[in-house]
This record gives sequence, C-alpha cells and structure tokens, in this order.
Amino acid sequence: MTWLRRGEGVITWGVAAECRTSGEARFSDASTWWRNVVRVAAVADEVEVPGSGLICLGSFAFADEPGDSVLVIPRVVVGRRGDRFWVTTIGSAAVETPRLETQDAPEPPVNLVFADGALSGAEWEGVVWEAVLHLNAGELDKVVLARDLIATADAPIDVRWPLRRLGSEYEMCWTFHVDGLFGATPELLVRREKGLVTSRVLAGTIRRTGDDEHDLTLAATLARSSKDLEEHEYAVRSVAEALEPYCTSMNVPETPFVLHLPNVMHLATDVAGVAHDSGASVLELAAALHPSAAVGGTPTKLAVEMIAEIEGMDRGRYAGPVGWMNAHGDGEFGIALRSAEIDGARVRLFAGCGIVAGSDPEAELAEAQAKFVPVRDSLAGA
Ligand SMILES: C=C(O[C@H]1C=CC=C(C(=O)O)[C@@H]1O)C(=O)O
Repeated sequence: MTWLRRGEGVITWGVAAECRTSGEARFSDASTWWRNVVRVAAVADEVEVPGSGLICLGSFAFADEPGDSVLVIPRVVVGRRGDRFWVTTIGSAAVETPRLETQDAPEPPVNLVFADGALSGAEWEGVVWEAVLHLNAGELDKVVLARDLIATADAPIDVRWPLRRLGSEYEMCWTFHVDGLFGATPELLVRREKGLVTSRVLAGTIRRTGDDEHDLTLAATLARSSKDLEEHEYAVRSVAEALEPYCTSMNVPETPFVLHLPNVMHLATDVAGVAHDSGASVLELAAALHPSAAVGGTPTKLAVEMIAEIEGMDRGRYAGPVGWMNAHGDGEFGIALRSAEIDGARVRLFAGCGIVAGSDPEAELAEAQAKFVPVRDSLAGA
C-alpha cells in the first residue's frame, strides 16, 4: 500500500490484520475495530512523527450500497517525513526487523487498450442533460456525476508502474494505493494532526492547454467565473458545516486560490480548525464530511439519490475517503479522485464533474476526459 506526497509518507508490505465492511455502518464498524486493536496494542515508536508507530490504511466505498470498504494494518511500513526515515514492523507475535531488499524495477503494461465503461461519452452527456433539467427545475443546486473507462492489458499490470509516474508527475497530489484502488488525488478530505484539523476543498475546474501564458489567463477566468465560484461555495460550505461540531475555532478563507495541476486547474480553499476534546479520530471526521459537495452535491441527500438513480454505474470506492490513521486517531484521508481500481490485467478508471444549472454536457464530458489524464498517462509505456 502507498500514501505519498512529495516523497513523504508511507509505503507498506503485507497484512498484519484487516477489517472488511460495507453498508451504512462502514465507518463506525472500521472505527470500532481500530479502537479495539489500539486498546490491546503494545506500540514502541521511537520516531514520533506522523505515520510512525502503529498505523492502518483504509479505503471506503462512496455509497452505502453497493460497495465494500477496508481498513488494513500492514506488516511492514517504510516511512519518510522530512529528513527522517523509519521502518515499522507490526505483528501479533514478536516481529523481526525485515530485510529491505532492492526490487526489480516495474515493467510497463503490455498492449493496453481503453474502452468505454458503463456508458459511452454520448450516453453520459445524455445523463448530464437529464441532471441539468432537474437542476433548472430547482430540485437541487448541484450534483456530481461520474463515468468510468476500462483499460485492459495482455498481462497483469504491476501497480508500481503507474504509482511511480503519479508520484513524480503529480507532486502536489496525494498518491495512494490501498487494496487495488490507486490514484493521485488533489483533494484532502481531512487531516488531523495534534489537535489541528485541515481540509483542502476543490470544486470548479478548467482544463490546461499546455501554453503557460494562456493557462494564466484561463486561471484568472476561473477565479472570476460565477458558475465555478458558485459550485465552489457549495463545496466549502458543506465542509465547514460538517467540521464545525468538532472544532472550537475555524478559519474559512473567503476567496479560493487557483490550484495548478499538470492537466487541470481547480478553485481551492484550505479550511482549518482547532479540534475540541471530543476525541473524534480522523476517520470519524472523514465519515462526518463524506460525501462532501465536491463528490456528492447540494443538498447532499437529494444529490446522492440522483447519483444512484441516473449515473448508471457503481462507483465502488471511487470518490470515497482513502488514507491512513495512527493509534492516536491522527492521520490523513483524501478523496479517492483521479483514481482507478486494478484487478490483474484490467483497470477501471473514474472521473466526475460537478453539474450545476448552467452546465453544458459537452464541456463536462471534456472536463471528465481531462480528469482521466493522470491515471491514463501513468499507465502508458516508457
Ligand atoms: C469528481 C471529481 O472532481 C471533483 C473535485 C474537484 C473538482 C470538481 C469539479 O470541478 O467538478 C469535482 O467536484 C473527479 O475528479 O472525479
């Protein structure tokens, strides 16, 4: 498993224990399981930085139904924070320090072919039209609709190949791999670190052209676009409202900044708060925030119902929380965007867009295509 950003984070091997769960109680099941593990664990942590000591990594389904979720305690963790490096071993009996051996470099996927997933592009545009009709009728303010692509190779794909590329090309994102779900997400649902709670909210997107000067003009257009600012405002409000009960004070900037990624630019807001003594873990905070308006919509309940009704596919763990947590309940959960599920020689890629009353289905399809780019390119040959 992997959780990395700018070369910092953890890479893990093996499984010491795991909790598989599903349904509405998936977050509380996993939280209870983790608390029980922590209660009986003997932890020797000589490093004491985020990610050292006993940790688990998890990936959760977007929807209550269908979809499976998992929390995994790895056997071996190799971590880095700043100039500190460490190895953690975890087991139910005495554990030996593993020998860390250099592995062969991964090979690229062989003869990779892409095909539409549940819906073709044209069919998906039809679904977006349908949503726009509902939005214009005032039934809801925003709904996020996604689609999938299927990539098939001639032989099983080594996930280290796309992970290396994502890690180096999307440095400002969190590169992850948990139980077959991998990607590089630009959106941090929540981080809890020593009483400080932070969240990076994204919503509002413009595609990059490859011409830096032109992209700067586009960034300025994005920062002034009322459609995108409105969409962004919904997302920030949903995060601030969900975090409020857990924080004594909060800082919610009034204006977003533009986050530049190699494929797209987003309106972004970093929300920060001081956690009060409720002791809610980062996983409990992630459960309270999910699904934010960046992946569900506004109002949440209606948007999630509409997604189930018209989207035409099972999201699985795409757009669900993915991340790690330690024995104190500190950790980071991102939203599993710009992601894919790998199963042998087959990869299922996901991308979605926030739809509001003024959305143009053709433009949304182009935006979804741009959001497939990180994983799509990461699978390409050398
Ligand atoms: C749902 C996705 O992106 C979300 C995150 C950032 C910007 C978004 C947007 O502008 O539509 C989406 O809400 C995705 O990448 O699959």
